[in-house]
Amino acid sequence: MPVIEVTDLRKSYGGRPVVDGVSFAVEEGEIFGVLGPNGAGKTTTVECVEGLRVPDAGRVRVTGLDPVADHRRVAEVLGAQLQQSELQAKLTVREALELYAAFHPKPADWRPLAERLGLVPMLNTRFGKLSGGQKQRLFIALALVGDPRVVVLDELTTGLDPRARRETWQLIEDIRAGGVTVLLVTHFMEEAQRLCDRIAVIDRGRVAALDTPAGLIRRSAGATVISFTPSAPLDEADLRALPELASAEFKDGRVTLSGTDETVNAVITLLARTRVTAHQLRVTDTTLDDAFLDLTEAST
Ligand SMILES: Nc1ncnc2c1ncn2[C@@H]1O[C@H](COP(=O)(O)OP(=O)(O)OP(=O)(O)O)[C@@H](O)[C@H]1O
Repeated sequence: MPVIEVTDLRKSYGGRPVVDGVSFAVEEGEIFGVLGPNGAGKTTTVECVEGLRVPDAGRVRVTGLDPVADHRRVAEVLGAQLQQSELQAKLTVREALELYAAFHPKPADWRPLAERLGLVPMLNTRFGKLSGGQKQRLFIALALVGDPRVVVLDELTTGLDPRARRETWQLIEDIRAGGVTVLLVTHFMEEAQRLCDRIAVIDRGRVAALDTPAGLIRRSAGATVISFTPSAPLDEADLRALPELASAEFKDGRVTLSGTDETVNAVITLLARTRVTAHQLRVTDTTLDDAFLDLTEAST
């Protein structure tokens, strides 16, 4: 049974649909990404999963439970990351951990958690005095203090410097290694590509694509591009006959071909066979960024 199931979820604000038939299922032990442009409906979707918003239509289940009707039981299995504004600046790290542990019937021991997250040196520091990275580590600890089966992390690394962001990625991987399923909302392609097993790309309230990061890249047009200036003219017919060729352009003595790895390998074989040297050879891959732009419409 999937840990999270969302089926045909719909939610409108003031008659405007912001979540318009979203469906996905998150399997146990996955890091599942929800990616999309600003205003796509990502937060509204995960807030329905957390039971913080009531869907207009559709079905949401967390470990088989309804987050609205069974809110209390869902809170026992689901850890949600707080938003910055939800924690008082004067609360110390220790007080926050004790307070949140007390909310749960079977909390994890917060001490090893604090140790794992590097919070021990700042247990007596007030929340308002923590750095961005330290705050995020505390939010992760608070999301885990109820010993959940699944955590929802929404824009966790926004505003962090590259080092703190990488440290946070490592923590997310550690969470999963500890057996907790992760639902991750993010704007960062690199983050999604590095961490997520599968990604739902949400655009204008709908799932535009749902696949592995590599699968999303493969779907995108012109996956791999190879370009070079041949030392001697190549037979255009030979080039056009290359396997899996998506496009070919010949301009100012330069050849630009797009296709797959197979196309690239065949070009290399062709060059070797015809004893032609490729000058200024460049091979570029489509990135998740390109796939994202392909999959989501530019807002007008
Ligand atoms: N309580 C609300 N009342 C009215 N409109 C809302 C409310 N909450 C969100 N919206 C609107 O719904 C749309 C979707 O918002 P949502 O926060 O779900 O998107 P998002 O994909 O998480 O965006 P972002 O990446 O910018 O956080 C936005 O246009 C937002 O302004």
